Amino acid sequence: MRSFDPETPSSSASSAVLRLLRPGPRATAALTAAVAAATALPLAAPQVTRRFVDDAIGGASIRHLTLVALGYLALAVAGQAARMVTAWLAGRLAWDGTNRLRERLTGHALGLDLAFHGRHTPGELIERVDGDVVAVADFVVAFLLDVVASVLLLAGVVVVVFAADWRIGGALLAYCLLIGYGMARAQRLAVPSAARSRAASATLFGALEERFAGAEDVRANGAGEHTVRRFHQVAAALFRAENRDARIGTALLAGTSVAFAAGTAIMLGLAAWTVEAGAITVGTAVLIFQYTLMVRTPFERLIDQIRQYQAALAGLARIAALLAERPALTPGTRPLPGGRPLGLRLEGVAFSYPDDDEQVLSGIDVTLAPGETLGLVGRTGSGKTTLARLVLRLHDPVEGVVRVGGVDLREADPCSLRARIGVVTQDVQLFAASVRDNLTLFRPSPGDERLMEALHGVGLGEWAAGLPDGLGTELRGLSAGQAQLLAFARAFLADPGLVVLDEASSRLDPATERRIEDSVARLLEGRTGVIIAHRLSSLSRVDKIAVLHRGKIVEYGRRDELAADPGSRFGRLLDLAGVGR
Ligand SMILES: Nc1ncnc2c1ncn2[C@@H]1O[C@H](COP(=O)(O)OP(=O)(O)OP(=O)(O)O)[C@@H](O)[C@H]1O
Repeated sequence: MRSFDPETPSSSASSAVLRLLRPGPRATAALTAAVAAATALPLAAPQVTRRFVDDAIGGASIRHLTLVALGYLALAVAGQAARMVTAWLAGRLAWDGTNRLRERLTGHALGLDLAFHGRHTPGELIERVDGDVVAVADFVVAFLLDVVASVLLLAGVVVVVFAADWRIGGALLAYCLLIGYGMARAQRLAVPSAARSRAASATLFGALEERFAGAEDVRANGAGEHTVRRFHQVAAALFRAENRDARIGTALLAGTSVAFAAGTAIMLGLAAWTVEAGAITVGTAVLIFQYTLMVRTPFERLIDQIRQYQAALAGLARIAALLAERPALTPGTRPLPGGRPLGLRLEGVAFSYPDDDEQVLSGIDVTLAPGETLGLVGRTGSGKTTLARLVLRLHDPVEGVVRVGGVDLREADPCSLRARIGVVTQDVQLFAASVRDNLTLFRPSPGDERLMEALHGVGLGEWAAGLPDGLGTELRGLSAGQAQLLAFARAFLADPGLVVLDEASSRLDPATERRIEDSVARLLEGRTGVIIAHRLSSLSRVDKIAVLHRGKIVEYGRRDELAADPGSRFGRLLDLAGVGR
């Protein structure tokens, strides 16, 4: 599996991602006002305290002091309210932006072809669409809330203290620079240890996902003990990494607290000395003390953001790399003819999978008139599924042409292609959703009457009638046979002109097998069909047979003629399987 290369995307690709997160002008104006209020109001509060202290020392009346105290309270409440509004606005904007980005990424990833999905696991794509998007969106919000607000607050504090006393202002500025430098250096220690802990956690989850996915095989092969031992090893590595990270975190916190306490003590000492010298009032000394205390939180937030920034930057690069992926198949614009069976022609088709030089198919020539059916036979790995994929245009041939209804699939409009070519695969994909959604694949139409008709048509009518909530019942626990019948019902509803059918190779009970055979017969009525048959008995109704061997058609002709020919491979296969010619 190839992972997204964060080096690949240009800075313009990254800024395109950020543009998706950018709020509209009204939201930006509201957020700017809220951030400004959330910064200015806490800055104003110590000014009121100074007034209170100085007026109290000067012998002001209780009424006056009460009014000043109430003013302080009002400022504090307004400051909290502004902070809440800022957090709420930023949270909303983050959700809007995250949803836009997720939608775009999901649509983009679904639009990429099978070659891309072969290179990237679903887990990796989920991590892009969820983990990375959240990391980036969180950082953008935190940047607005923490970085912008903290820098504004720090600058405001230094300016106000400068205005109160330039010497103490100068000392505060020097102290802030020193603390900033020290904390940034300390982060160099913390960031790699946090990264190691995240990597250990990813390994644990990766191992768990793999083992759970293979639980059946693990149990059947008695590999449980080994799996649990491996789990212990990975969990122990995570414990060690997290322990180390926690130790570094605690030490940093303790160091920071001591540094801030020392700074506050120095500021207090300076203020006391300046009061003694008569340069400032006691109220101003209290003001300086309060401002010194206010410096700590913005610093801590800023430092925290340095960590988030690195994760966000990596996430941003990976998202941009995913968005920069282009589908290898360029969509055409010609619609396939509608309303009747579609002829199929493969002319000199050859194919090899991307990143693999081996030719999986070569020299394939097949012609099906509208309404004819072709049975594809061949050993496992002979190229049957690959041929079916070319007919569905999940890949383009490297040589030759695939024509459906006379249209080269490279030129075909993808919507018309999906509507006119139906497929029933072996591995029917069922969703944890209602029976209705599983039939319509989440489209609003057709209505329930047609859905029930389709279910009856494939022999699932009785089953559907017994569902507790009818078609709204959540689908669960279908047998392989039932799942395949449901896929037939889907195909009937789509009413395609060409059907590609990959017959289930799993053993089915005779009753289900009969129903499937009936459904196949009905589905192929008046339609062109390509059947990958795993049971030769299912080929009794096809018009033509192609026997594939190592990617080449080694026998091709009308079924009756091949069955009647004593020397044909197909005839021999029928004899071997004990199926009458
Ligand atoms: N996604 C893929 N990437 C690379 N090689 C592939 C891929 N899918 C199939 N192949 C290779 O292509 C060859 C033909 O495989 P294909 O699945 O088409 O055979 P098949 O006849 O359908 O087999 P089966 O009956 O087991 O389904 C095999 O060698 C297989 O390993």
